[in-house]
Amino acid sequence: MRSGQRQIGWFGGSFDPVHRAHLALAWAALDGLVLDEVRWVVAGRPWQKAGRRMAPAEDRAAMVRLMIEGEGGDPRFVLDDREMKRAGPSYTLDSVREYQRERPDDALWLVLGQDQLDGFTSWHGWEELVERMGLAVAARAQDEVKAPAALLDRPHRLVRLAMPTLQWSSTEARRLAASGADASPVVGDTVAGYIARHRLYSEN
Ligand SMILES: Nc1ncnc2c1ncn2[C@@H]1O[C@H](COP(=O)(O)OP(=O)(O)OP(=O)(O)O)[C@@H](O)[C@H]1O
Ligand SMILES: O=C(O)c1ccc[n+]([C@@H]2O[C@H](COP(=O)([O-])O)[C@@H](O)[C@H]2O)c1
Repeated sequence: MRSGQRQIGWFGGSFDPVHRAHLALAWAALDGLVLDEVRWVVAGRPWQKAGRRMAPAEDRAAMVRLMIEGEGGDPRFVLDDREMKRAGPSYTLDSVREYQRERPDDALWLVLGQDQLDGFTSWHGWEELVERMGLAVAARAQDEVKAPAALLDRPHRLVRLAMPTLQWSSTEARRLAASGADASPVVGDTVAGYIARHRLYSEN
């Protein structure tokens, strides 16, 4: 690591909606890796969820903003909307290449949960991604972090984030909202208020 080099967490997600485990994961990365910033990159068109109805990207981004600027947020959390502005599938590699053209001196860490690490070698250009950035991974359903075999065959940097296993998910938040129940135990009061006011997920 070069001295003075900024350490940046790259936290991509559909955030449909953002929930409390996302916030815990961002904090685990910020504290665990002593990052200067965590960029919350809202996926415009997550191609692996293409068949699914999703809240508009503007609403998903608005909820992320409420989460990172509200109680439990931090000025080092930054909303990155580049994928919302781009046409076509949201490939992380395209965004990372673009960012590294803007800030070539920053060191990047891809922040993700074990479920995404399981499918990581299906990502567009994953081989180049692991050359460009380290992986910072949190356990999810089970209390283990395990790299897929194809990743182990290549040079890569992987750190496990210290974070308790949390069962919260966007799926659970959508299910609660759709049934008219209070989603705040999963997403917090502010995001739950936004979901209710904008009637998101009421027809899921
Ligand atoms: N409870 C959790 N523990 C650890 N990581 C999580 C958790 N929830 C989400 N993540 C991670 O956050 C990132 C963004 O997740 P995403 O926006 O898809 O939320 P999700 O809860 O997984 O959504 P859905 O339930 O709709 O599949 C992914 O890397 C995912 O692994
Ligand atoms: O670049 C890819 O091919 C790719 C494939 C699957 C997922 N991702 C990214 O992984 C992040 C988490 O995705 P998701 O579906 O769990 O919201 C989000 O930023 C996606 O754009 C990226």
